[in-house]
Amino acid sequence: MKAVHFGAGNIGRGFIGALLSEADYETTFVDVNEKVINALNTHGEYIVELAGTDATEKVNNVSGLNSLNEEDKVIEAVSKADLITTAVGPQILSLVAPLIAKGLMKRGRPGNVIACENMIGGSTLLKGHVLEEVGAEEKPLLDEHIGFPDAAVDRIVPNQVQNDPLTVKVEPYYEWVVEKGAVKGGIPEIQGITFVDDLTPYIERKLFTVNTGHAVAAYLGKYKGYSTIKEALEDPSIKQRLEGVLSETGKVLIEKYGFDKDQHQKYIQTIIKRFENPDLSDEVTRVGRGPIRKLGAGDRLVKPALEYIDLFGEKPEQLAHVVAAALSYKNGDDPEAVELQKMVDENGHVEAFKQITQLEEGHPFVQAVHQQFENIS
Ligand SMILES: NC(=O)c1ccc[n+]([C@@H]2O[C@H](COP(=O)([O-])OP(=O)(O)OC[C@H]3O[C@@H](n4cnc5c(N)ncnc54)[C@H](O)[C@@H]3O)[C@@H](O)[C@H]2O)c1
Ligand SMILES: O=P(O)(O)OC[C@@H](O)[C@@H](O)[C@H](O)[C@H](O)CO
Repeated sequence: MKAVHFGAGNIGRGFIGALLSEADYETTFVDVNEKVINALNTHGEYIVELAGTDATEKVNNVSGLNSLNEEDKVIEAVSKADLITTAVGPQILSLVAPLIAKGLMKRGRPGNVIACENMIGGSTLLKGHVLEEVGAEEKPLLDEHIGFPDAAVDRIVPNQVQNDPLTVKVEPYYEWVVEKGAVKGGIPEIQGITFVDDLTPYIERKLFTVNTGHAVAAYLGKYKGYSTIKEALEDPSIKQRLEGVLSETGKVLIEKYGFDKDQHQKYIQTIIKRFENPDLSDEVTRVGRGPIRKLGAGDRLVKPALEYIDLFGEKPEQLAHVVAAALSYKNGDDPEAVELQKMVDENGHVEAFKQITQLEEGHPFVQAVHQQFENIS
């Protein structure tokens, strides 16, 4: 079996590549990082270290291609692949879509494309970009034969500090859930993927607990001068805020999906323990990266806040506090953080928030966020 995976970064090598290798796939990684691509082609294998244990996994049968200057080879690889996956970041999906579209149009059999990005509807978004690249006559063919099942992917893989460009240290925990009904052809036999009829509860539970919680630690942690998620959570006021926020998102999730209250509380506690893992060092700047994306109306902070207001008719003050911290996030190395602070400098925090979310001045959540700037703590 052959797979093409776009994005040989932390989660690509540390999770998707590892599971594909265990399932005996021969995987071609497509990236723009020459150092990683060369190392993949030189060694054909790499090591995944499970943090806090002595266990390592060897990932073999891997190679690399550059999406910028080896386009024909990428298209050829896509045309022959049994499975295509991505973990490049939501904003990069439109850039890889033309190559995926050209490859898919060359193949004469069903196949599946799974975007493993932290967002609701990642594969559906990618499908939209791919369809923009093909002619009107080809669209129905592609629609009929190529599946774009949405997915939820969970494993914390921090930025790597090893000298070796391929070895990757990950937490032992993982979850990969894929929408079954959208798969075309046979269900891929990959141990570690759970296929479900309705992905929505899984992706929302993951995004609004793991990623919302992570954002609390990252934005309040950075605001208070901490470097890592673990350090941030050693501050009792941040830990308390994290619990407050996850109680608000938990209330929404339980109401929407009928999750058992005690089970959900256990899920929250497991996640907090994962954030506090002493064997992983995860920078607040990695977790807080892309603040404009994270402040978007459909993402981890604002979507559950809006749903909280709709469901309970009250303002989620804890989420509003974290949004205020996110709007104050500064990092000169992160282009979105630089752009955010430019918006804030020009028009103020609340205007920047309205611009990003398209919420009106009088919206209760805009008012709730406004009230939080006085005392971010
Ligand atoms: N790291 C995690 O803990 C984690 C967990 C779950 C999901 N995710 C999601 O996975 C995605 C990737 O995250 P990451 O942490 O691995 O980031 P990363 O920066 O480590 O990896 C992204 C990779 O994409 C490559 N890339 C950029 N532009 C490209 C292009 N045009 N063509 C091909 N490759 C390109 C980069 O060079 C990099 O190697 C994100 O959507 C993230 O939300 C990450
Ligand atoms: O990848 P992002 O930028 O959407 O979010 C940062 C982290 O919260 C994220 O990468 C988590 O580590 C991951 O989602 C855990 O499964």
